[in-house]
Amino acid sequence: TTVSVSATASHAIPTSLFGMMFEDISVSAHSGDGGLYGELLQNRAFQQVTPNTTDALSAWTPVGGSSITVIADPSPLSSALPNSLALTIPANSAGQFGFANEGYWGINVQAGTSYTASLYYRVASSIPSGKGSAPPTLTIALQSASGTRLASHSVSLETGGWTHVSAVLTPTRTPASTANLFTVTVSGVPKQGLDVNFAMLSLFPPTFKGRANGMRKDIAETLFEVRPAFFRFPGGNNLEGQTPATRWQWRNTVGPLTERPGRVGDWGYVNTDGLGLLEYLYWCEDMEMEPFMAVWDGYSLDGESVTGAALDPYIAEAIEQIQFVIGDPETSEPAALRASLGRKEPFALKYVEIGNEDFIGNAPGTVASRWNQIVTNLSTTFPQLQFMATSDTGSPVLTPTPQTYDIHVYQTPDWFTTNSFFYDTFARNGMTFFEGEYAAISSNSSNIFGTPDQGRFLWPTVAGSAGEAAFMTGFERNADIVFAASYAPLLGHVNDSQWTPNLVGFDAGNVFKSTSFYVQKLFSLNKGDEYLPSTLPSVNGTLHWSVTRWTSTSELVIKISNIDTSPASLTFVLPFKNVESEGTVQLLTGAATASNTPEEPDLIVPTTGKVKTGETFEYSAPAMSVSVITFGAK
Ligand SMILES: O=S(=O)(O)O[C@H]1C[C@H](O)[C@@H](O)[C@@H]1CO
Repeated sequence: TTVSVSATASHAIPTSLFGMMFEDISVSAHSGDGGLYGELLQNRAFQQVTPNTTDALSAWTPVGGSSITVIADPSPLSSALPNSLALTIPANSAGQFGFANEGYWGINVQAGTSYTASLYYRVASSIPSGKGSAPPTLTIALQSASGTRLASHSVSLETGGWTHVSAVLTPTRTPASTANLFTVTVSGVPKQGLDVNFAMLSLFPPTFKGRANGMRKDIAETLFEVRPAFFRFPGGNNLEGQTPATRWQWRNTVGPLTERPGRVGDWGYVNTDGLGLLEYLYWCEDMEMEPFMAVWDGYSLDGESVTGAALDPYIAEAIEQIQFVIGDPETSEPAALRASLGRKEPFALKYVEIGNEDFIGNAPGTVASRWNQIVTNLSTTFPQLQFMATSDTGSPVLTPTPQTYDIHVYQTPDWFTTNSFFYDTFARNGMTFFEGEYAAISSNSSNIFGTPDQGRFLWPTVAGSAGEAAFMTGFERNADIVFAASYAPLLGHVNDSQWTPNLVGFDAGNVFKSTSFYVQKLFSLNKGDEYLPSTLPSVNGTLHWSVTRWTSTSELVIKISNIDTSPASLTFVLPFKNVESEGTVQLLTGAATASNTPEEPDLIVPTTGKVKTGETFEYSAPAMSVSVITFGAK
């Protein structure tokens, strides 16, 4: 295959081209709670659970002969957190009593690392006072699987109302595994027994950039490696609610954690909402990403639409959500709330997404009227913002005409290769596109969303990642209208993700980089800033490429995806006189069905080598591979 490259760029490669989509997804141990969000305790505040049920106690177990129950506290810590864990110690008990939390499939404890433990307690029975009767002792500790105490902090119990305890625990040794426990125990119990209630318990490790209530460092640092340009949040399905009443509501996700009620998310589990709107916005700044923020648009997953006058309060809510992000504290209450939480200056915001997948079910029947009502209102209030539609492109017709559509696709590896020209035929009429969710998720074209034994991938595969790379060369060739793209979903806990594959897997102590993670990283770090047209790949071929250039350094970047089972020879013919004779090639290659897994996390990793380049040079793309060749050419 001979590839002639033009000297004249056809269009810029927008800096926003490669980013990340996020929502709290993957039941049991979630991509947010138990994943990216730093909190190490599961079910830390008994939010949205039914008191006096075993479910309400999930992740909590009694220690010693104690009995523990989640109750609707008669004098709750806050109206947002009505439940507490009641520890009942019977009369004439001796020894230690209490309870433990197992984290999310474990708690990662490292020697020398400082963990911030905190809780609220309320003594619900009398404690004899006077001489000779020392108050009981409350001990917060980290404990290894074998029962060794790794670090602890003790205080004397005080009677009265809710008392806050906070302590820094710094273990001196690293336990053998992550099967550790966070324990709360009471000793020195008076003869007549003792009842103590607990609420809003928390254990935080150091966070990314040291951000309070921030993100787990190892996951965050892994994502930072990609240098994503944007971050889409809070969903995805998890924005929509199963009903309008259970939609994601920004106000419930900001302010003190004791004021956040949490919410039953759209993936079947409770979201603490400790990762809330302000945390998302600080996260975007810490990661140098621009926020792509979604507002609820009147459609929930049960198929219910809210239209007409009934939609107005939700439009008002969306306006306040946006004001919280960019408003002036002097003139807007939500912005004043932001300032009161420590952030006076507005955040940068350009894109607001209207709903999610407004093409599902009967959304198409009402999306035109909802879009018109919402966007007419929002664009009047915020003329500087760009609104992204999530219905099918052009169907139904929306007014005002959307500036941008968010297109999603989950398909087979082959689909991505044969559809690399997906955007080439789109009209150039000023409309731009955000490929907000895409991933090769199954080998079964007749049942993409099936189970693993029906062809669904548990992990990204080399064939899937190379297919995605072919599709991504199409983003670059069409970057005059495709300004942003993100793989989805981003994160999944390896112990149990009901949605697979995910770009990055993790468990309590590890982060796993998939082959698709490496493709996202290769493209994101080697974008170039302008596209050089070249001989077009054959539409249904197995070989796809793109040529971009960094104008500042006159360095060319050639990305090649070869999904053939044999190597493909390409001859590049360049219109430049001063071409370096040697370039660098970053190569990701392996067996088509190979994946990085927890058992073999580094089975397929990119290698960096040298390649002969020149005005004309030949490169042999290995079978089933993604290559990124960079070299100077003036
Ligand atoms: O069940 S799906 O609609 O396929 O869910 C998909 C599409 C939705 O936007 C996102 O939340 C989810 C996985 O990334």
